[in-house]
Amino acid sequence: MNGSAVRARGLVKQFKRTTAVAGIDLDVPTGSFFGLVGPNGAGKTTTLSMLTGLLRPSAGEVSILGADVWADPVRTKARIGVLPEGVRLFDRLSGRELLLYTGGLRGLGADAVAQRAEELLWVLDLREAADRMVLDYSTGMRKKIGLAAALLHNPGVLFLDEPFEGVDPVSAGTIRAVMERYTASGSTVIFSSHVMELVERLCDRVAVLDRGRVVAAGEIAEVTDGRPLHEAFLSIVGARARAQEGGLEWLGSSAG
Ligand SMILES: Nc1ncnc2c1ncn2[C@@H]1O[C@H](COP(=O)(O)OP(=O)(O)OP(=O)(O)O)[C@@H](O)[C@H]1O
Repeated sequence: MNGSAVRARGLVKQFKRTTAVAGIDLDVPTGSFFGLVGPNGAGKTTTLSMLTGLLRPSAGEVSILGADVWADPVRTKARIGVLPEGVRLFDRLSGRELLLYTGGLRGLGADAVAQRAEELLWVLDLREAADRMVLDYSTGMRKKIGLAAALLHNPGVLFLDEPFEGVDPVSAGTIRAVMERYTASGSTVIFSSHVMELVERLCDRVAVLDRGRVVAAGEIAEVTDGRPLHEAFLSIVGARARAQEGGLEWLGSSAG
């Protein structure tokens, strides 16, 4: 399938005095692995929340697989999977119960849900923890069970906000492998991350956000222009090395 999996035009989000997103256009081709990067406060979470129908834009339009997110929320939400930042889950359920419950909410038949849940628990290395309450899960385990819940209905587009934050290298490898397998079948992934090395390794396209705007976007090679992504990122957003600009003379002066 050709065309845009996600298309945004003129997206703006104003929170009282803060302009979190200041007019963003995005085109995410179907089947791409798309990274959203930017410094803290650049507007990544706000953008992802507006793209996925969780937060109403102050202005602008978003369509996913051809359907307008805000005009047709039920249709679009059925076609996307979302792993939000800080994953709020029904954490008094066990991991397995959470997946079965999520599958029911998604309208899947009990047999299909049970089979998919077991496969996801296995692939994400959560089988041993499957009967423990999600409340007792570590950060990495919460990300993984959140990812399983987001994939259960086999969405066309998967949105992940900081999937690798607080995740150890083994779990990060597992999450990465599942994402790669998912895109290999022609589905689309959009994720935000501060881990440039992973964005560079996984993504074919990237958008760099700064202060609520897209300051660079395109194929990784275009944006990096032969440099490692972290170098390109620093030169695009400007290394704001305040720590080297004086001040903090007192820091470390108590030694000896
Ligand atoms: N609910 C809110 N009310 C007021 N301001 C908000 C709200 N949510 C976000 N902001 C502000 O909008 C701006 C963008 O925040 P956002 O969380 O989208 O950035 P981010 O790129 O995801 O940052 P980080 O990398 O630190 O997670 C910040 O200035 C933030 O303080």
